Amino acid sequence: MQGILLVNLGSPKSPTAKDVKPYLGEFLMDERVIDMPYILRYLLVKGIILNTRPKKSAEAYSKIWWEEGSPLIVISERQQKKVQAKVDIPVALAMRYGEPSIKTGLQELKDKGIDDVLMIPLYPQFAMATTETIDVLAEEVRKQYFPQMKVTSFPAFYNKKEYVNALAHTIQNHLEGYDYDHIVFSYHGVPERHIRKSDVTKGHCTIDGTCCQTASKAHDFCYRHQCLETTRQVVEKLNIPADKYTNSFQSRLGMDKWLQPPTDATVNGLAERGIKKLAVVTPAFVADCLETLEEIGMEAHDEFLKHGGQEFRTIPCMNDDDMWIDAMVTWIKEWQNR
Ligand SMILES: C=CC1=C(C)c2cc3[nH]c(cc4nc(cc5[nH]c(cc1n2)c(C)c5CCC(=O)O)C(CCC(=O)O)=C4C)c(C)c3C=C
Ligand SMILES: [Fe+2]
Ligand SMILES: [Fe+2]
Repeated sequence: MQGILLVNLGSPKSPTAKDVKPYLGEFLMDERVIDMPYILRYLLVKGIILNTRPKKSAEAYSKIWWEEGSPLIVISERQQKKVQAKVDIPVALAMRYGEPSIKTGLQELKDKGIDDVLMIPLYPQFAMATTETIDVLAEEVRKQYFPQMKVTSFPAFYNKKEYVNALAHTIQNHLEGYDYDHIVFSYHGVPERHIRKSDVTKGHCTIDGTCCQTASKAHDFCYRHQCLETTRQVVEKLNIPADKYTNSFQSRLGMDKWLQPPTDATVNGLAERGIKKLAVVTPAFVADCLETLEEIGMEAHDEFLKHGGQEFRTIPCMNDDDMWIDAMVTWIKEWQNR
């Protein structure tokens, strides 16, 4: 019998340092997030980051927390319920870090008699820290606890027409009546090293500006290519001219070189260049979360105004918009009828 598992990143249980600490510990000890040898990662995460970051992160989380809980979790639950209402097989929800875990989600499906699962990692663009880490953990959990189950992972959907159409529709909706000067496509960043590690050709991804526009097998697993391609398809659909948009990468952590250009410098630079009305969209997230509501909606917003900008509009994620729900429903029905 068939069933669906939607998987997103996860959130702490509450916006307190006490609950943020174990969540960040699990997240940052993932070798596909901080890709250092175990001992070094342990010393960095447990010895340094977890001593200072939980308090700072908890303060940020408390600014965006909803009465019902973490926006990321609450929105993911809404997505799950809406998808469930439109398909005739069970749909469960899981998180890569924290609760409900992938094991809990698969158990919920098993209890309903499911042995054939389509797992949809809720990340449009492939990265070690997105689709890959979910695939690897789900396979470990399946092997250990549910060896009779078949779990098929839905690949990154950065260029699938249903995602691009739903994203373009959300952008258009939220730009209505806003005579913006410029729009920034801000993707979550990753260290450049992650792109090289995922390069199956072992050489294509030089990250020198043009590799991502030159056709290559590497692009099936190149986060940078997939981000740029999502933007290319959306701006083509919405007829946004080349001088009216910029790609950037947010949320840098640590000393490594991350994908360029950074969102904060990009937004501030646009204000300094005389852009007055800015819009920012965050296509790497399908649900609003700390990174969209606080880092963009509050921090980047304030900085834009401080640097001379006049109006800043954060375009919400697709969240539980019907077109996005229908995109997932289409993929599920295609899989059911394969
Ligand atoms: C080395 C660190 C990190 C990598 C690599 C990374 C990749 C990555 N993350 C997301 C999506 C989300 N990240 C979120 C929060 C968050 N991310 C990091 C670090 C890395 N992410 C940290 C430390 C945090 C926690 C908050 C903080 O302390 O700043 C979130 C928000 C979760 C929420 O509860 O709202 C999301 C979503 C992607 C897509 C990605 C790679 C492409
Ligand atoms: Fe992150
Ligand atoms: Fe590339």
